Amino acid sequence: MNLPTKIDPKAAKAIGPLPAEHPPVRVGKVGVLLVNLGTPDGTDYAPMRRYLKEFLSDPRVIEWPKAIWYPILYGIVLNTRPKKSGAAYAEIWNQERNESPLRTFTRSQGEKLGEALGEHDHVIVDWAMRYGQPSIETVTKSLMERGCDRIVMFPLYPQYSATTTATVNDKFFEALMKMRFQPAVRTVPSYQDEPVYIEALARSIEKHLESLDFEPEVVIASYHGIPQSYFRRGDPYHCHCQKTTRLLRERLGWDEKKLMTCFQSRFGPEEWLQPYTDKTVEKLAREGVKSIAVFNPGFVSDCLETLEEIAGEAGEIFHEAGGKNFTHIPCLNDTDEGMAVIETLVRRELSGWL
Ligand SMILES: C=CC1=C(C)c2cc3[nH]c(cc4nc(cc5[nH]c(cc1n2)c(C)c5CCC(=O)O)C(CCC(=O)O)=C4C)c(C)c3C=C
Ligand SMILES: [Fe+2]
Ligand SMILES: [Fe+2]
Repeated sequence: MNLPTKIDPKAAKAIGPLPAEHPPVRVGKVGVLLVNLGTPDGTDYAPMRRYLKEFLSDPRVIEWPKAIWYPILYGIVLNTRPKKSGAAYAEIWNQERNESPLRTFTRSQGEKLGEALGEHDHVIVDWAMRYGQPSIETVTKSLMERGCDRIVMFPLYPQYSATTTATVNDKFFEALMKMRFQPAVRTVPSYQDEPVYIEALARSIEKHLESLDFEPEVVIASYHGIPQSYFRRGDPYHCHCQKTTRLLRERLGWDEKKLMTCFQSRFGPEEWLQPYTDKTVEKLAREGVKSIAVFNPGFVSDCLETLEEIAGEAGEIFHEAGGKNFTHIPCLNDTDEGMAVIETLVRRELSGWL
């Protein structure tokens, strides 16, 4: 028999003896692949440029015709933005591991999910990034080399957008397109209204607010924006964000004045989904609101956009405009609440494969 040592014994039995010259048969395991957006390998010009080039060349992210976009991308954006974004990443970099917080949290989520599913020794959990390393293709191949002939792929975005969920799916299927022997696959759908997710967010908000010595008059659910034109062309992201906030309001017993929906992280000259978080924070302070809290339900892990743009910049804007108390509520990250969401959805998608 020429079977790899780690093959599932049940699968080995089903296959039966193979001739010595037979190529290795690696089957019997189930892979779970967590995928987040991605992140640069370092904050210097070269890694930043490499990351931004891959990200901003994605036609799912920038829908402008290449003939218009590429001269701007190569002529302006990739000359100026690496330095600016690198400085922002440097402020939040995990120095101990020399990596971004997004990578640290994604790795930890993968490890904790692996432990949670530990009773199933035929399940292998791994993680990858849409842009940068480790790539979806590398990790998918590695799962297959480890015997996975079935893979559940989980794009780590609660609300669906073509700019995030769809491009992760594209990249995953692009990797499969190159394979002779493809695994059976399932992709985890968006979960903007899943009770386990709403409950996890509500508890993390409640816990955080209990730890404060002030009570926010307004709480902002700040989601990453997308251009309005994408919404008009049918991207359901805006509706998904609104639904998450509405369900949270119902769960927390808050009205629309207490819990607002805003959109952050604009890029380029187009109009993006509104109201904008930075403008809202400033307006609230100018109107006399003294205490606010901001959280980021659309981000599975804290990252540049939550730590630097919200915890840092938005806080400064609020204080400069006359606000007194500003607090950023961390993302679910690898907390028990956050892992309960990931584990519940993965177990559901694994049904029949466990
Ligand atoms: C047109 C550009 C962009 C769209 C559309 C977009 C959508 C989008 N992004 C996220 C989540 C994240 N984005 C992050 C960083 C980031 N986003 C853009 C541009 C668009 N995003 C850029 C250029 C960058 C890089 C940083 C910068 O130069 O400003 C991150 C953080 C990654 C990290 O390493 O920390 C996340 C997460 C969502 C959810 C989304 C649409 C729904
Ligand atoms: Fe983004
Ligand atoms: Fe809508």
